Amino acid sequence: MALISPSVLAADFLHLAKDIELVNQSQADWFHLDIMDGVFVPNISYGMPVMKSIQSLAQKPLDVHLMIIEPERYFEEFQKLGAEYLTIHAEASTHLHRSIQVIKSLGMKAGVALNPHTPISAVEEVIQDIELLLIMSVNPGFGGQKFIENTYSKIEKAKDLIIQKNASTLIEIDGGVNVENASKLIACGADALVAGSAVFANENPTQVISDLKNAH
Ligand SMILES: O=C(CO)[C@H](O)[C@H](O)COP(=O)(O)O
Ligand SMILES: [Co+2]
Repeated sequence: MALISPSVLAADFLHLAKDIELVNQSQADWFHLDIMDGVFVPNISYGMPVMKSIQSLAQKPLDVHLMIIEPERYFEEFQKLGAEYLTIHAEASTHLHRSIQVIKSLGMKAGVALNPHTPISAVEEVIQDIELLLIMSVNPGFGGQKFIENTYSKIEKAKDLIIQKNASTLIEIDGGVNVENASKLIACGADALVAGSAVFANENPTQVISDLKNAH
C-alpha cells in the first residue's frame, strides 16, 4: 500500500477546516503542503499563516514541498511550523548536500524534488542522505495538470538507484496522480502518492483517498 498525501492546494480555502478534518478522518497518511514563491514557479500559493492554521488542525504528518528559491532562508521557520518532511528542489539549491544536512540537523526528514526535465542522476550522490525523493510528474506551479508519461521510467530508474546504493529513501510522485494511474505508479516503485485535484475536485474525496490507498 502506498502512502497517500492529499495536496491541500486543491482544497476549498473558504472552508479549509472542513477539508483538513476530512483528511484527518480518511485513510490518508500525510498532508501535502505546496509552498510557491512566484519566482521558482510561476504561481504563488500560500505561506506561513495558512500553514500555521493547517498545523493547528492536522492530525497527520505535514509533507511540505517547497517551490521557492534559496529555501534555506526558511528552514527554521518551517521546522517551527511542524514540517515532518521538508522537501526542496534540486534545481533551487546550489548547495544541495549542505541544505539536506541542515534540514536533518533541525530534526526534520529531508526530501529532494526533481522537475520533469531533471534526471535521477542529479541525486545520485545524496540519495543515501535523504528520506524522500519527490519526482514531479507535472511541471511544478499548478494543480490539475496532465500527468507526464515519462514519469514511469523515471520511477524505475530511481528505484534502481535506491537499491544499488542500499538507501531507504521513499519515492513520492506529485502531479496528475489519480485512481487510474496509481496502480502503475506503485508497480514501477512509487512509495507515496500526492493527489490534489483527483481528491478535492471529486464529490467524494474520502472515497478517492480510500481508492488510492487500496490501489495495488
Ligand atoms: O506540487 C504541486 C504542483 O506544483 C502539487 O502538489 C500537485 O500539482 C498536486 O496537484 P494535482 O494532483 O492536482 O496535480
Ligand atoms: Co507538491
